[in-house]
Amino acid sequence: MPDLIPDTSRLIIFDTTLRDGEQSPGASMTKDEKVRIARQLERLRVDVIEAGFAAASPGDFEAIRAISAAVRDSTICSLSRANERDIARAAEALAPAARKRIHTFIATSPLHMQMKLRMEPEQVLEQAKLAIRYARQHTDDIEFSPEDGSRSEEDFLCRVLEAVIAEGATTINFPDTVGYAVPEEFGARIRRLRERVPNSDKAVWSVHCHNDLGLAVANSLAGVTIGGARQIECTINGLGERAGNTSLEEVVMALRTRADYFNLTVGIDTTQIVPASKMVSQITGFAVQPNKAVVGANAFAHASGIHQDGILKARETYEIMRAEDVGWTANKIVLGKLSGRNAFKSRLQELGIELASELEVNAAFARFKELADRKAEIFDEDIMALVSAEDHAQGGETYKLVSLSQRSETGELPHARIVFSVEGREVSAEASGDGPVDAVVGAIESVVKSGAEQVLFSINAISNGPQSQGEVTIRLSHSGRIVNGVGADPDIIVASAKAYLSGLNKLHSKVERVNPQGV
Ligand SMILES: CC(=O)SCCNC(=O)CCNC(=O)[C@H](O)C(C)(C)COP(=O)(O)OP(=O)(O)OC[C@H]1O[C@@H](n2cnc3c(N)ncnc32)[C@H](O)[C@@H]1OP(=O)(O)O
Ligand SMILES: CC(C)C(=O)C(=O)O
Ligand SMILES: [Mg+2]
Repeated sequence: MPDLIPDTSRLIIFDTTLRDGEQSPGASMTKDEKVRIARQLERLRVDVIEAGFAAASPGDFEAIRAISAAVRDSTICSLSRANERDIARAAEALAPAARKRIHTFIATSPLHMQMKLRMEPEQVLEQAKLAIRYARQHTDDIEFSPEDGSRSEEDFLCRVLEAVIAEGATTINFPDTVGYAVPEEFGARIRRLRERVPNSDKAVWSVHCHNDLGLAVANSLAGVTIGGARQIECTINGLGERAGNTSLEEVVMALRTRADYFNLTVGIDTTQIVPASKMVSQITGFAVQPNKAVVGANAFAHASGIHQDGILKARETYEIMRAEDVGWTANKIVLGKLSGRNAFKSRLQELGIELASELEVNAAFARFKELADRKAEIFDEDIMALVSAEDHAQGGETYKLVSLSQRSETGELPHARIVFSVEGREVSAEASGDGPVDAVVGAIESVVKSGAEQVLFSINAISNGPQSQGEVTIRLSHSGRIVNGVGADPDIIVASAKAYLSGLNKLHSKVERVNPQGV
């Protein structure tokens, strides 16, 4: 869509949290969760949302369709292999979108062509051309990626890229699929390709970098400054396959903070960055490390005396960005057990949480009051956790916690007794275990016998201080499916029980998609 950027200093921000981000093992999301994130990406004003890979599963297809219907301001995109079936599926899923893009790709490196595709280069070239022809039957907005571009031979790349632009590709996305590139080399390669491909100015050039060597953001910026790319593909919190993708918050804030150097603009509303980061972290169960640039809890914290002194005298001494510009807010209204519905609704609005009906608001408000009885102050993260729990409840819970008692004493084996409902019927079970969580899981499994393997257990304080709720993420793996169960409670053993039951509910849920890697 070259006409989207008549101004060559305007960069297109293409978010792929819902596609490449979801390729992180354990980050699979339900349709409703994806729609919530897509709405937040729209508020963030990303130009393009890659909503998924329509041909991957019925769940992915439905999520792309729902996002296409729900989002109006961003272009919605689906990935597809370079074949007619995938492209037709992408087009069908994107049908309700106000603006749609089909992104098709095929690998061009000798290694991938020979070992993975088992195709000759000439066949790959033909397949790429055919794919653009198929896609043109559905839309004029077509993106093409030569997968493993950074390990592909340049002469061959030139031939493929010239051919796909001639067929009608409007964006050429250059991927560093395995995070192998280094900045100067990567930027220079894009520059040479743009110079050598005769019709290169008919397409917008884009970069898609992976973080295997921690260079994704640096490579993306070099692709822009040295290479002349005008689209950056990125994800919230840098989520993505293996070590992740270029992180949206880092690349956008680098461009903004060093506008004097880059001299480029983006359309992003940066005040929506922290809410987006928290939402993605909360939904996927992937905690943000405290020292993560821009969105980490310590990104604007100052612990040492000299720094504190400097900050008090002039903030700029130790801060290059303002916390409020990226969405860190100091709440003026403290929510607690005496707060009313209006204050609660207004905070939901500030957090970008849209509940579909008054009934859902009431259910969330009831949970809020229940929590406020046990916890003096309710933080934004608490509200996000309880809305998320509400979302899962709407999806229909097979297993639901009723009550839990647990005993641990030095030198004694911890013991748990749990009552939970299975499709509305209450059952009780007890077990001992190596620790209290092990005892709880043992008790649940003595009834459910799911056979699921627990591949990750993580616990985070939702907010600061001993008052904080604990948020537990338990990742379960069963028959090639990986799901994250999440539970929050001021009592971390109860949070663990909720997380385990939520994982089991997800394994039972038909909307949960098969993990793409099948790991
Ligand atoms: C770098 C990236 O991020 S690429 C995107 C990765 N994302 C995904 O893989 C999404 C999730 N994937 C899936 O759900 C499945 O892999 C599907 C539905 C896409 C395909 O499933 P299957 O048909 O069972 O194929 P499977 O995954 O086993 O193998 C992939 C096939 O696609 C072929 N293929 C791989 N890439 C491409 C491409 N870009 N264009 C055409 N064919 C391709 C492979 O050569 C292989 O073909 P073969 O079956 O003839 O050997
Ligand atoms: C599909 C492509 C763009 C991709 O994700 C990659 O090569 O990393
Ligand atoms: Mg990728």
